[in-house]
Amino acid sequence: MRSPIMTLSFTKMHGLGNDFIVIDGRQIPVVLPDSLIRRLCDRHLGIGCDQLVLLSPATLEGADVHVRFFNPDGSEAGACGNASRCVALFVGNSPVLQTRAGLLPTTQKGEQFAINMGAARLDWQDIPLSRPCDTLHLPLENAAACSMGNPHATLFGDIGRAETLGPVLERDPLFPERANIGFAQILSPDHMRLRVWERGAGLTLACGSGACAAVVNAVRRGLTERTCTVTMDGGDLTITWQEDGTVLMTGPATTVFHGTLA
Ligand SMILES: N[C@@H](CCC[C@H](N)C(=O)O)C(=O)O
Repeated sequence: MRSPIMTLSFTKMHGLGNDFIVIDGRQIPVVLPDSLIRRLCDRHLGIGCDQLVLLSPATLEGADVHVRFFNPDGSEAGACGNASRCVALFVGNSPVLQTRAGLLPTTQKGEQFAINMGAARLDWQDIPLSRPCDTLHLPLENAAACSMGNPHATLFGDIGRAETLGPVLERDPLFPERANIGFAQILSPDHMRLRVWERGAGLTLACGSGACAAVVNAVRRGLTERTCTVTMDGGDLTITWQEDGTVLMTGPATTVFHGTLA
């Protein structure tokens, strides 16, 4: 007897070129083993993406959809800013997202989506950054770190070192959970250039949570104002570190195509 044919529908989306496979498990539960996540994310053997996003019914009051983010290496991320805007577009009606980083309210303003990414955690990694970095054997003097629900270190200065330093620092013993490593250049008090080596994904065209962390880290070092345009290889995000401690991220989201895996 032939086994039943299993199909899996997905939508390919991107936010400033940070690309995602979105799988909607709100009606029919979807279970994805690590090995399948790695294969779907693979650009040669699967569909290819920077993160796979799995939706399921919300379980908390006040939330509209439960969202999980997986990196191509199979690891799960607590937050993903660019994917959060894509989920807001996919679900519609300015949903509240239930994520590991908390409940994230979304707002649509024309073609732009604003996500309140929650409070930046400033206690994260302040002390270790002042001691020599194990792999580079020198302190990360021009660096600061914070958590946006996922770990981010930002190095201010040369953005050309992302490809070489990113993979080394991602796995430096300074960061027991590994970290996303941002390379930022301050252009003016309200404008910075940023490239991000993402944990579990590598260099991407844009990183939403990385842009939020870079602005928080820059403000703490007196480098920018609290509202700042962040220009990444894939385009611009507007980030505001609000007085209540939460970070507002505004930018576009794009649907590329719908597909079915047999
Ligand atoms: N692309 C993301 C961040 C993805 C998560 C990251 N790789 C991690 O493991 O923390 C964004 O837009 O925020």
